[in-house]
Amino acid sequence: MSEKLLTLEEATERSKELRQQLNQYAFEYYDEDNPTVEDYIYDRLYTELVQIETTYPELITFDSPTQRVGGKVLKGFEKVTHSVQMYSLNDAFSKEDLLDFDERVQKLAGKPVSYCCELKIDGLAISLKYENGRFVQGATRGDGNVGENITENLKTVKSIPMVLKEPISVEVRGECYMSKQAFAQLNQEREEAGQDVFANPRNAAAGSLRQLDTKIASSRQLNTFLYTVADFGPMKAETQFDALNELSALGFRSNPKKKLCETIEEVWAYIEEFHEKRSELAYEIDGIVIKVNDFDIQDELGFTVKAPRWAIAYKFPPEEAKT
Ligand SMILES: NC(=O)c1cc2c(N)ncc(C(N)=O)c2s1
Repeated sequence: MSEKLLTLEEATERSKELRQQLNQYAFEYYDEDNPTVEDYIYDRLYTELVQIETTYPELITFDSPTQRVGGKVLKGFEKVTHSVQMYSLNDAFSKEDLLDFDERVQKLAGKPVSYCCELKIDGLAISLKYENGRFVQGATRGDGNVGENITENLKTVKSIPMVLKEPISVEVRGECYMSKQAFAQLNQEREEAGQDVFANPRNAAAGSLRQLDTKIASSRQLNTFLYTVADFGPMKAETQFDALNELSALGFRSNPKKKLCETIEEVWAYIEEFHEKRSELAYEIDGIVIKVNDFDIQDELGFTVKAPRWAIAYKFPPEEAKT
């Protein structure tokens, strides 16, 4: 639309069109890693929306893409008590540990079980709460029971939806991480500016989410993979594998390299596959998470004080430092 000043009615209509189009383009770019328009087209539409919102601030909405660039400087982070504990995982370091886990699970379940295997992302665990489809709170894991409220910083993470594809109330957990490319670029910029560099992408992601200036967090190219549903609301999934697909359908970014394994041998093959492929991934992983796929069996097996009996994290040895 031309530069002419729009009436409020025209501006209302046009800003709605622009928001829908820009949010769809952003979803394709940040969530699906599959942009369908050139950056300059996105930028031109974005600029038009900024002009309309500058003329008519009352048209700025919760899910406008202009609200994701940060700008608030917080005084601190409030504490958040998680409605459902963010558990930790028992670790496995060898095939023998894995076979022991499988034996325990099958004994407790009283039958062979299938496993959902997922890459263990080396980032910062986060919890995202939505009410009627709108993002209302984001928090760090903290000690598993009490974390920090980092909602404002998470609003600047482009792959986190501000509005879900369904107007439902859920709480989901996942990992916020920085890609290897974003990490290298950030450290190069910091080195050139005479600043300390981050030791690894995980520290860089954690440091970025702990920024009190949300504009800094917004500049750090953070990304997410969501993998756990804490409060299902009306979600129907009865298995972990289905829950991951439902998370994607709601608009979350979910890691595509998951695998449903019918035997522990299949699990071991998946572990060996990604131990080899680890260096080719765009992000760092520190292992594989193996979960009993069926939620009813997960409920039967329950938790120890610290961790679920129905999951284990197979940890890779640290990657050799690049010389
Ligand atoms: N501590 C935990 O429970 C988990 C930690 C992680 C992680 N860092 N990455 C991926 C998953 C996953 N796909 O389940 C989990 S689960």
